[in-house]
Amino acid sequence: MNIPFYKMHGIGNDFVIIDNSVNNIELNERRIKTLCDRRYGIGCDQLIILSKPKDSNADIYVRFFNEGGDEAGACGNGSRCVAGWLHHKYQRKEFTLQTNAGLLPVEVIDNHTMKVNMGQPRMKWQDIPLSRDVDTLNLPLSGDPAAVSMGNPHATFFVEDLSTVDPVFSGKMLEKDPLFAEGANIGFVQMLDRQSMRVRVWERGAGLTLACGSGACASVVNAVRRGFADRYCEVKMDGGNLIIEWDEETNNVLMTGAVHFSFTGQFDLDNYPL
Ligand SMILES: N[C@H](CCC[C@H](N)C(=O)O)C(=O)O
Repeated sequence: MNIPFYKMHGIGNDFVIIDNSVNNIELNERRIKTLCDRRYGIGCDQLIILSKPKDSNADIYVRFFNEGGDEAGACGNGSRCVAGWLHHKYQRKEFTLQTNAGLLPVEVIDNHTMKVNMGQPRMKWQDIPLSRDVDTLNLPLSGDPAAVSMGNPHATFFVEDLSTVDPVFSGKMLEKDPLFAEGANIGFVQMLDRQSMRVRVWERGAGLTLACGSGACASVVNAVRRGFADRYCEVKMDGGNLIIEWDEETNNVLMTGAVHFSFTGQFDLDNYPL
């Protein structure tokens, strides 16, 4: 059975989008991993599954699956891409996404620029102690680490010079640190000034990506908590830049950035066994 899909990216963080409200395909870890595989499948950082919302206040229900097969609670760049998909389909400028991290309002700024309200940061991990002495991490830290959830767990490490950090070696080690009950996305941040930073993220279940939207949000929230940044920040990632605003009045974190359609296609479901 041929299934249509959309290939999109948000500043290089790429996604395969399937409208399951039409196809209703069954998914398991094996099929997700194969669809996301860049050799045996279509290839992407995360698979996005759209379906009819359960919440009457939402336009669509969106689920995110890492290329490793596990489900992610939130996906900022993916949410922005879904906004672009909805705009392309319905020509409206405002939508509400139902996600496992809650209802996310999205706004179309222009054909390639989307703004998503990622909601309020969850800071249950007040100044996380980490299960090991940070000195053993061999990182050129410029400030205490911090952790926050944007609907998915993020730990942020502030460093003097990002070019001296190996995000693959350090990220792989930290992602599954026993301190993080469900693993964590690991962000490495070099402050450029109070309103701009360089960020690279080793993503839980996906590895080093060109950009991570929720990671950009987490980096700004943690930088503000550490007194390094203002609430409005430009986040420079390998794949492009995002504007993050942590609104003082609503406590919501807003993310604005580019999205692009790469291509559409179809795949034969029989080639992707469960
Ligand atoms: N790329 C996504 C993050 C996916 C998070 C996922 N790696 C997890 O939390 O398991 C973003 O733009 O926010």
